[in-house]
Amino acid sequence: MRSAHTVEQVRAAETALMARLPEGALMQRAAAGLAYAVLDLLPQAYGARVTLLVGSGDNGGDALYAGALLARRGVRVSAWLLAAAPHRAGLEALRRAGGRVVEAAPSQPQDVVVDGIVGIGGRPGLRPEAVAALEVLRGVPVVAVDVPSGVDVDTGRIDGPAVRADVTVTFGTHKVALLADPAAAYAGAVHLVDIGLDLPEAAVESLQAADVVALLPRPDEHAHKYTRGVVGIRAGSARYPGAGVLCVSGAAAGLCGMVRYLAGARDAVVAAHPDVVTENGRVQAWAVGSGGGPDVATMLAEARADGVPLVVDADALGLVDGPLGVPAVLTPHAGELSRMTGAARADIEGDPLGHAREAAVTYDAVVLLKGRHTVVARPDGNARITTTGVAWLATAGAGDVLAGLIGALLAAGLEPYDAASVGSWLHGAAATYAARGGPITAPDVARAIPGVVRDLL
Ligand SMILES: NC(=O)C1=CN([C@@H]2O[C@H](COP(=O)(O)OP(=O)(O)OC[C@H]3O[C@@H](n4cnc5c(N)ncnc54)[C@H](OP(=O)(O)O)[C@@H]3O)[C@@H](O)[C@H]2O)[C@@H](O)CC1
Ligand SMILES: Nc1ncnc2c1ncn2[C@@H]1O[C@H](COP(=O)(O)OP(=O)(O)O)[C@@H](O)[C@H]1O
Ligand SMILES: [K+]
Repeated sequence: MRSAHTVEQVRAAETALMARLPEGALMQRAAAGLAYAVLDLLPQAYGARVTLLVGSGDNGGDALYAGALLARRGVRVSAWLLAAAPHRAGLEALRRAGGRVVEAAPSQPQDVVVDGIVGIGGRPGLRPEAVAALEVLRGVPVVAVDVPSGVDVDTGRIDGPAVRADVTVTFGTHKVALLADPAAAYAGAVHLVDIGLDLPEAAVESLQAADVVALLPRPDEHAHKYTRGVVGIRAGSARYPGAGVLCVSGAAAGLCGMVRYLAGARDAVVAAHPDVVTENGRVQAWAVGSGGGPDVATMLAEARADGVPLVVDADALGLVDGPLGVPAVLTPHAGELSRMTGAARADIEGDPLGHAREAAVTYDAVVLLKGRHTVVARPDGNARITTTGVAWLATAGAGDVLAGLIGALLAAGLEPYDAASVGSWLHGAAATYAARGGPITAPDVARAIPGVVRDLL
C-alpha cells in the first residue's frame, strides 16, 4: 500500500524520531536520498551543472546538503537563494564542498534544477522571485524536494503558481498532494526515501499490485458459479444498446460466477456474450444506469428493492438525491457529480479528493470520482486514489466497463470500498496493458482484464 500522510502526522512522527537521533540526522538521510535521485538523472556527475532553488526553511536545507554531496562528486552546484535567511548549516556545508552562491541564473546551461523552495511548511502558491527563477530555468529537468513547491500539500489543490517537477523525492511517506490531482500531476515520478519515521494509519492511500492480489476474489477448489457470485446488469436500452454490451463486458471478465442481464439491449448483449443469462433470478449485486434511457428510474427502483449492493452509474446518478438504503458505489465523472451536488465542474476538478469525500457523506455511499487519478472515497473520510491507467482510457464507454467490473467484484463478495478501488485499479491496468502506448477503445479495456489478473496472480 502506498500511504499518504498529512503534514500534521509527518510533523508529529518527525518530532518523536528527532528526539532519539543526533541533531541533523534526519536531514542528512533526506539529503542523501535526494542527491542519489539527482545523480540518476545526470549522464555523469563530474562536470554536470545543477542549480538549487533555495527557500527559507528546511526544504531548502535538504537541497543545500544534497548540493554539498553532489559538489563532492564533481558536480558544479549553484545555489540560487530565494530567501534572505536560508538554512545556515546547509549553506556552510555547500560552500565547504565547493558549491557557489548565485543571485541570478547561472550563465551556463544547467542539467538539473532542484526545487528546494518550500516543502510541507509552505503555503500554497509561489512568490514572484520563485516564479521568475523558474521562468529563467524553463526547460531544465526539475527535481522537487519533498513536494513540488506551491501545491496545497494536504488536499492536492493548486491555488496559484506551482512547480512542475519531472521527479519528486519525498521523505518518510507520501504526502496527499503526491497522490491527489491536480497536484499529483505536477509531481512527475515520485521516489520515496525512507527516513525511519514511525507513522500512524493514513486516511489516503493508493493500492499497489500486491494489495490487489491480496484482495482479489478467486475460486477455491470447491467453487461453483453461485458460490462465486452472480451480478445483475440493468444497463443499456434500445437507444443505447452499446452501453449495455460494454457494462456486461466488464462484468463478464471472469471475476464472478455469472452475469444476468435484465434491460433493453438483450439481443445485442447475448450476441456479444453468449455466457450471459437473461432470466430474472437471484443476484448478489446490481450494476445500474449506463445507457439506461427512459427506463432508468424503473431499473434503479427494481435493483434497490432487492436489497443487495449496487453500482450506480451514468443516467441513474441523476436519480440519487440521498442515501439509497443499501450498500452502494456511485461512479460519477466530474460532470455527473456536478449535476448531482450543484458544485461547479471546475471546482470539482480543482479538488477531486475533497468533493468525493463530501459526496460520500451526503449519499452515505462509496463515491468513485473518475478522472486521471480516480478517487474512491468512503463516508468515514478514508480515500483510495488510483494511479494505474493512461490518458488513452478517456474514451467513450470506458466508464460502462468499469461499472460492470465493480458490480462483478461486489457480487464476488468484496466490500463496496474494496470492490470500487480494486475495480478501478484493474480497469486502469487493463487500459495500460491494452494500449501499450497507443489508442484503445472501451472493448479493448474489457478484453485486457483477464490478462492483467493472470499476470497479477
Ligand atoms: N518533516 C520531516 O520529517 C522532515 C522534513 N524535512 C524537510 O523539511 C521540510 C519542511 O521544512 P520547514 O518546516 O522548515 O518548512 P519549509 O517547507 O521548508 O518552508 C517553510 C518556510 O517557507 C516560507 N514560505 C511559506 N510559504 C511560502 C511560499 N509559498 N513561497 C515562499 N516561501 C514560503 C516561510 O517562511 P517566510 O519566508 O514566510 O518567513 C516558511 O517558514 C520538509 O518538506 C522536508 O523537505 C527533512 O529535512 C527531513 C525530515
Ligand atoms: N486523463 C486521463 N487519464 C487516465 N484515465 C482517464 C483520464 N480521463 C478519464 N479517464 C478514465 O477514463 C474513464 C472514462 O469514463 P467515463 O467518463 O465514464 O466515460 P463513458 O461515460 O463514456 O463511459 C474513467 O475510468 C476515467 O477514470
Ligand atoms: K519543494
